[in-house]
Amino acid sequence: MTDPSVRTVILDSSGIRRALTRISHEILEKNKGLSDVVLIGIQSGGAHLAREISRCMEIIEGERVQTGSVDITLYRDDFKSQTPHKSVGKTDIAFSLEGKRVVLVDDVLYTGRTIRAAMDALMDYGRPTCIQLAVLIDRGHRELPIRPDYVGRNVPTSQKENVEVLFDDKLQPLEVILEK
Ligand SMILES: O=P(O)(O)OC[C@H]1O[C@H](OP(=O)(O)OP(=O)(O)O)[C@H](O)[C@@H]1O
Ligand SMILES: O=c1cc[nH]c(=O)[nH]1
Repeated sequence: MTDPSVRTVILDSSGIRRALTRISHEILEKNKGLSDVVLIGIQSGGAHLAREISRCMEIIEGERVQTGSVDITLYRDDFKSQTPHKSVGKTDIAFSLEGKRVVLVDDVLYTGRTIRAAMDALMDYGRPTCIQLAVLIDRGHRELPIRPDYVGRNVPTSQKENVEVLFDDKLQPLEVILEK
């Protein structure tokens, strides 16, 4: 008989909220405020987290930060080999990225391939001044030279494990789980 998989909660909703609040402060500190800063969340978990960070930054600064989302399906390096194709989701960036300080947001950073694809997708929207990366969880095992600027929690994992960020029906972050 195989072992039943073990599911551990690494962060609960309060822990996630605290991490996102800290990341919001760090983004504001590094960029000396929110002038020219825009947030782009990767569909789907990263997009929900980008909206949370945006709310947090508005509470801190009293101003709104422009926020959008990107779907990376068409930019995946394995897109042609995927059968059947994952359905293409929505990219929603209603402003130019020319001259902007873009903060890409994702829920989990693993090989780095999603971030490479997202950066490729963003290039259609103008030439940003810089792109920074915020992730809730960095689980290691990078296959590309990509490192995050803002991290909620570093979680050492084995490649057999799985880390997932769960959201409730209002798309509020609920918990982060590690499955062995
Ligand atoms: O660094 P990487 O190896 O690219 O992995 C990280 C990505 O993997 C997960 O997404 P997944 O592809 O499972 O799609 P999902 O967001 O629809 O769950 C996660 O949400 C990240 O976006
Ligand atoms: O481009 C990508 C993105 C995520 N995962 C991959 O294997 N390739």
